[in-house]
Amino acid sequence: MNPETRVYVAGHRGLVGSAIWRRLQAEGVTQLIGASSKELDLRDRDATFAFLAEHRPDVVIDAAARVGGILANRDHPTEFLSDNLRIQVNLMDAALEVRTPRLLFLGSSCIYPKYAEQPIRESSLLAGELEPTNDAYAIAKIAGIMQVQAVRRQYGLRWISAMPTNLYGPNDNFDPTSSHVLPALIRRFHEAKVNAAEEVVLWGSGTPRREFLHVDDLAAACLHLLAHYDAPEPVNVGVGDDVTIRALAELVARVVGYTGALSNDLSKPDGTPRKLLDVSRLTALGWKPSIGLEEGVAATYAWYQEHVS
Ligand SMILES: NC(=O)C1=CN([C@@H]2O[C@H](COP(=O)(O)OP(=O)(O)OC[C@H]3O[C@@H](n4cnc5c(N)ncnc54)[C@H](OP(=O)(O)O)[C@@H]3O)[C@@H](O)[C@H]2O)C=CC1
Ligand SMILES: C[C@H]1O[C@H](OP(=O)(O)OP(=O)(O)OC[C@H]2O[C@@H](n3cnc4c(=O)[nH]c(N)nc43)[C@H](O)[C@@H]2O)[C@@H](O)[C@@H](O)C1=O
Repeated sequence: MNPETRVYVAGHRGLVGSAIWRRLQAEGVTQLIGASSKELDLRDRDATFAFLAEHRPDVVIDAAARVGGILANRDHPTEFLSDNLRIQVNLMDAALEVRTPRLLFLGSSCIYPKYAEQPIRESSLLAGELEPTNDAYAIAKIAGIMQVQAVRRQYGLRWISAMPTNLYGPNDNFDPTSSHVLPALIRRFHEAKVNAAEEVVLWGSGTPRREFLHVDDLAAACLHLLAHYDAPEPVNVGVGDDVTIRALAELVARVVGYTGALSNDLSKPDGTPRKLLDVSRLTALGWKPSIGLEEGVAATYAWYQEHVS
């Protein structure tokens, strides 16, 4: 990207937005634009229009959203639907108003049907029923993909969408109830080690399979797409490989140094049985991830120890 390109990273303090911000800085982009949700609540339509009119970015990256793990999604569908629709509609309407030439919308692998054929191709979108624990969030994200496609068709702007798999890394949410599985397990195993607990409890059966991508790899993929991709279809972003939640837990325990027992809380939901993305579209564009799961978990645990625990 040209160093003078004006890039607005919406959600630049979050897991994804902060990684994209670091990557843009590392690539020498100097005209970075960001605002916290306190400074600019993207649910506020007038404020969002005023912000875009003032800053007139060349590129908008939408990493702002209400985000959470399986329980947060299951228990707060109203907010996951309403907040995410408002955030993305206001942001994209305001970007359209100032004719932002390039925009990247971030969705999620949960947009695909619960029982989609594995690995999941982009063409599986809307081919079956959604997973009920995150259907409200998924519908908001599907609407975002459609808005990108509508703007491309009607106004000819070069907007695109990316669908990342489950992510982890620095600046993740490590809250025990609202977080995703990987940060939740880092925290739970760390606390169990410190307190010499005999057992750590996993939510659900441990049999669901998930794919995990380090957020620094995601950031690199996003900038690669902005440089090399210009079509209406979303692009999956993943590693092309998955693990069971039980195997993930064993890996995290090993990295953290916890040697006690593991048990399962079957009252908690499993969610989608498997969610492995087909990444051939991204691979064909010349990008692949570089951070292995064990290496990424070790780096994230080091970050957790320094910044959170
Ligand atoms: N985490 C994951 O595993 C995955 C994430 N994604 C997608 O990546 C994107 C970013 O997610 P992630 O970084 O994990 O989430 P985070 O919760 O870490 O960050 C979300 C960001 O959005 C901002 N935000 C939330 N609400 C508002 C609002 N009303 N107005 C302005 N800003 C707001 C927050 O700002 P502030 O900090 O200032 O409050 C925060 O910086 C989302 O679209 C998500 O769907 C996709 C797949 C997997
Ligand atoms: C990114 C993605 O994230 C969510 O979907 P999910 O993939 O189901 O995410 P999750 O990380 O919360 O759980 C993965 C699996 O792990 C199990 N699990 C075990 N123990 C813990 C645990 O302690 N915490 C959590 N959260 N899960 C646990 C859990 O029971 C499940 O089987 C949606 O928000 C969706 O909208 C979305 O986009």
